[in-house]
Amino acid sequence: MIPLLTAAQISQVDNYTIAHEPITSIALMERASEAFVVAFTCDYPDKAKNITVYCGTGNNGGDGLAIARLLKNNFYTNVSVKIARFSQKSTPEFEHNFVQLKSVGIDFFVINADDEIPFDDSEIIIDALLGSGLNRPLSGDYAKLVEYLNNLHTTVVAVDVPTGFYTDGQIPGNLLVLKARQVITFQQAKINFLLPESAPFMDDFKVVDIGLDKPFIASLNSPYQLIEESDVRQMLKPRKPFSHKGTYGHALIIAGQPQTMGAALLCSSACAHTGAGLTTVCIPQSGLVALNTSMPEIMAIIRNDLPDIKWEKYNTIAIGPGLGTDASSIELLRAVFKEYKRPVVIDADALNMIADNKDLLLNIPAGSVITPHMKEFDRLFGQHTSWWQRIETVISKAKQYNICILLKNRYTIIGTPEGKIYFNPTGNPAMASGGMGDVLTGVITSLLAQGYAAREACIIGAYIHGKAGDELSNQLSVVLAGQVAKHIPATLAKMRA
Ligand SMILES: NC(=O)C1=CN([C@@H]2O[C@H](COP(=O)(O)OP(=O)(O)OC[C@H]3O[C@@H](n4cnc5c(N)ncnc54)[C@H](OP(=O)(O)O)[C@@H]3O)[C@@H](O)[C@H]2O)[C@H](O)CC1
Ligand SMILES: [K+]
Repeated sequence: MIPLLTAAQISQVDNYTIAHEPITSIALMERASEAFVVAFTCDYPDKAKNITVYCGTGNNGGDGLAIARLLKNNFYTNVSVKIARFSQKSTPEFEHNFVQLKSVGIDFFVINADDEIPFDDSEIIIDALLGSGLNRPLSGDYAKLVEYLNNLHTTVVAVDVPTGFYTDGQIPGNLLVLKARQVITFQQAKINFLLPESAPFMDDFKVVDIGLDKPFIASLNSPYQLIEESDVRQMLKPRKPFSHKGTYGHALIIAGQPQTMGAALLCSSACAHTGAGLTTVCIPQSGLVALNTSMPEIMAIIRNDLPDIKWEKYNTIAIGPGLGTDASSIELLRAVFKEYKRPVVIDADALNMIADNKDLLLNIPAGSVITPHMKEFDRLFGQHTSWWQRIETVISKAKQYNICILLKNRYTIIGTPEGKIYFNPTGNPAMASGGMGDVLTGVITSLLAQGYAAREACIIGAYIHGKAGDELSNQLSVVLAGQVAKHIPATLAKMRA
């Protein structure tokens, strides 16, 4: 896991590293700037391009000055610097690098407060105006400059953070940010890069290691963690010799209506493909032929008004995909909560029914998983005006109901009753199509049936679901849910190798 820190914590780690490595802050700035330049050179190899580095007078600006110098040393022949001296304040690291810049003879131009903004015809802009030190929205001269630069539509590469962007906490509406084509960020992704509000301000970000003290970072015990492949590999249990279908659990999936049978089929297919020993799906009679034709491995219980289910047979139950919200579905959901005391997976229409009958929240068995998308989440827990707010709700509700909440997103957010938030990095836009959530529910259900706890089932499930989609998208520009379900065994084989 990569612990994700707030700007205040990053500055704490910065100071700790300087004191304990030990390294001077100027040398740390040099190391950060070198790391930036290595990444930049890789993505922008044309050394004749006209590049302007815009620098503030804090440490982000100090980085910018060092980067300009290092680019020149790397034979970028057309680099110049514009310094926004909008305040009298500057850091010693900035001033040190200003002296260094002058000594290597790079063209620079100082823009003072209230000055007219100088004409810019550069092909690449490096944004080193403000970084993680931002503490208020842009206004005045900064706002004027950023608006001018945004209107140029030049390729912008931001140093650490796009100027004006909040790295953590609630992002104010109508925020003015210098829009970056790419952000080359230091040490770790900033938490807000993982939230949809970052999308208008950056196409992409890349993390470069600047050697901050990792044990100290770990000691801060951040609640926010980014999942890595190695975590999932460690969590995955091997399929043992002499094991049999009974070893890997029996999952029951209650899903589907005549018009939404696909949800039931996709969910149960994903469950079987993720390795549950047995999968039974509880569907209306009209789905039986489709099920037996497409997946003879899966057993069926015909769903009458209230089917006769031997609850104790199942290691877990999933309820919701394509289920509808009519009276008999609510009755069935209530029956699950009454009869079944082990962890379950609750998705789609089951979430909508709970949203309409909030008393049911208290009946969810401890250790269960709910898998809402944003709209389902807001229906359950009230309207939110930002994703940061949603994260706070995930933390409090996961604790309150003793469940894991998996909130679907580009970086799916998993909250646990212990107050941790895990971000899943896998998945891609080729997967943005119907049925994908049903498949994820099937994957997580399968993992619960196999004996994984809710936290592990969510982490492994979200990761391999996205990774299967990533692998398929290497060849395909659109990936369908059924393809992801069928590809899970190949992804699991790679992960277990
Ligand atoms: N650990 C690391 O990752 C390292 C990061 N480095 C770089 O340092 C910056 C952070 O530098 P810092 O000096 O803390 O802050 P900034 O350069 O971002 O900002 C400077 C000052 O600007 C003022 N400020 C804040 N918001 C605004 C605003 N909206 N408008 C105008 N001015 C603003 C604020 O000062 P005030 O006194 O005016 O409040 C800031 O202090 C980080 O992003 C990295 O690029 C190191 O180089 C290496 C290690
Ligand atoms: K910046």
